[in-house]
Order: sequence, then C-alpha cells, then structure tokens
Amino acid sequence: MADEQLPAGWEKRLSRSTGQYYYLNVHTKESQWDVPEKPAEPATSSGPERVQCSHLLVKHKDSRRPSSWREDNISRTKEDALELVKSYREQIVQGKVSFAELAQKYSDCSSARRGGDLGPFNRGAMQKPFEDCAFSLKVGELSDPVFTDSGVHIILLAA
Ligand SMILES: O=C(CCc1ccccc1)N[C@H](Cc1nc2ccccc2[nH]1)C(=O)O
Repeated sequence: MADEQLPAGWEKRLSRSTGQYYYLNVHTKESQWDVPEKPAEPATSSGPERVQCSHLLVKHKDSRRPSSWREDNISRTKEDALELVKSYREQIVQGKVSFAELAQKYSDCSSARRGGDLGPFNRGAMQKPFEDCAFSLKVGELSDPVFTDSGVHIILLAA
C-alpha cells in the first residue's frame, strides 16, 4: 500500500533496530508491523490492548527454571544476575551495542535467537511484573530491571 493511502491517524516509520517499516497510531502511540487497513483508534484511558517487546533475561539459581540454551545449570545468585542486567543496560544506553545483539548473546530465554523479540502479546500472557512494565513503556523505551519468577529482565518496547 503506497504511503499516501494509509488510513487516517497512522504514520509509516522505519524501525532503527530491525530496518523494517512499522506503523504508528498517532493517537495512542501504539505501533504495529502490519499495514493498517482502518483508521487509527483514538486514545483510550485504559492504554494499549496489545504490545510487542523484546527482552533480555538473566536467570539465577532461584529462577523457576534455572537452565537455558546458554547454561544447563545456572548457579549465579539473584544479586549477580541483577548486576549483569544493569551492566548490559548501561552498554545499551551508552550506545556501545544494540539491544538485539546483547539479547542474542546473553539472554537466558529462547527468544534470544530473535534478539529477544517476544512478538505481540495481550495482557494475561506474561508474568504480571513483566506485563505491567511492558504495558507501561513508551515506544522505544528501555525498562529498568524487572524481577519475575524466571529471573531478571530488561524490556524494550518495539519501535
Ligand atoms: O517462557 C519462555 C518463552 C518466552 C517466549 C515467548 C514468546 C516467544 C519466545 C519466547 N521462556 C522462559 C524464560 C522467560 N520467562 C519469561 C517471563 C516473561 C516474559 C518472557 C520470558 N521468558 C524459559 O526459557 O525458561
């Protein structure tokens, strides 16, 4: 669909992290990869229904499943996991490395193979602390460390 035919309320944007175009609802600031086929929904007070984000997870010995594609038996402490996540966050914020590159190398979640991308999800799909943070972020915003039963995460809301 050529740009000029976009339904009202949408803007076509280029994602820096993937080099792909996405579509931004100018009212709600929600973004989506699919070409919109109807006018953008106005902002509602309850916020977005669905978000798409990437995350980098560092597990620890008390994680729900202290094992991952990286390490069969994860024995680091929760404190050490937090220190690692903070150091990764700092490198990303300083622009030294991309989120996707660090997630691909260091995330203890199977989404690491996709640079941490979890795809779109609605409320109710993820552990509550993760969900609450993901639904509170602005497009392109990188969260502070988030603790779930899986371990310590940083979350990036998809641009
Ligand atoms: O649950 C999964 C798979 C998540 C996923 C969703 C959609 C696409 C790809 C992966 N992996 C867990 C680690 C984990 N725990 C999480 C908690 C919240 C969000 C993502 C998470 N990832 C694990 O491996 O123990």
